Amino acid sequence: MEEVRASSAWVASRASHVVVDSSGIEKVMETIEGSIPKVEWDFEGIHYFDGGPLTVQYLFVLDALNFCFWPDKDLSYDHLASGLKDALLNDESAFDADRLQKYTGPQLRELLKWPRPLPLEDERLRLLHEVGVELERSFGGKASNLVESSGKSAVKLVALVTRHFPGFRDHSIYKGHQIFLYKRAQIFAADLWGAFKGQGYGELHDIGAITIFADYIVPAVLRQLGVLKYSSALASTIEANSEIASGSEEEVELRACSVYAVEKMRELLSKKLGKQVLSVELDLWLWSCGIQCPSLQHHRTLSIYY
Ligand SMILES: Nc1nc2c(c(CN[C@H]3C=C[C@H](O)[C@@H]3O)cn2[C@@H]2O[C@H](COP(=O)(O)O)[C@@H](O)[C@H]2O)c(=O)[nH]1
Repeated sequence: MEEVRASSAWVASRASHVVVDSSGIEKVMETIEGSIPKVEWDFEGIHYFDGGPLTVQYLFVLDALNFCFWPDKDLSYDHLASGLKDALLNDESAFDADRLQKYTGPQLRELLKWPRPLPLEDERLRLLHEVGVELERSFGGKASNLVESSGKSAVKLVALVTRHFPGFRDHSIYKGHQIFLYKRAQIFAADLWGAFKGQGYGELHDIGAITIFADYIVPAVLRQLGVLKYSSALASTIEANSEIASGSEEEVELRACSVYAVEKMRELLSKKLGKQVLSVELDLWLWSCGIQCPSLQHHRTLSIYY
């Protein structure tokens, strides 16, 4: 994703609230010998997988809704992944394109077995409807056809997803420039690759082109590792759990500097280890460290993108 890499680097070179600390990166490098800790996709055992097109439909619905869990302190990504899995096990037509277009709030809550309104519930419904309508209009109702149209290329898949589904167009304007982060579109490609172990629907010859997925966990982990440094004003805002506006300079810097820092780590590690390290692998390692550390404080932005 050249536009994600290039625009993130552009932000990192002008950022004032977040700094990528190269000595912090060096220190992390020193701790890694031989290879980065390998984390299996679905290490939590919460995802649906049947090896066929229904899994692709599941992953696309999952990543259409894969954002902003924190406003409900008891809700997490795990609830979404396992709730959608159970829904599919109960009724394998639950994610048919015509059904996706019609879900109401109470129906979505029932599907996820969640007792109260979900954060940004109206937006979640709108995005679910958008997925149903556009899958039906352009892909015969099936996310597997969308994947097949991308010719085993992660880059083409992300381009196709963002072209057809406006809800996946995760970009911002920073100091007058358009910045692309494409978190949910890229994570969909990575989820296919991980779930299908690089085979079948997961065969994506250019998976190395994908960057990390700029969410609210990875920046917090990078800060804890000493890779990111925050201005004292930003640090106080995060410590106070105060909201940071979507599209603000602070928010764009947090996300873009995370992408840039991990790209630097990937380049250095690939050299050090003498083999190509993937950002996808670095992401899963960093993210899994983050969710195992519940005390880690993350930034709070109301966003449909992550
Ligand atoms: N960078 C990055 N961000 C990720 C994921 C995943 C899940 N990926 C699955 C794929 C295979 C694995 O086995 C994983 O289960 C979710 N998130 C983001 O985290 C946040 C949720 O936090 P909390 O509120 O604490 O649950 C939210 O922004 C969500 O969008 C990832 O992999 N990388």
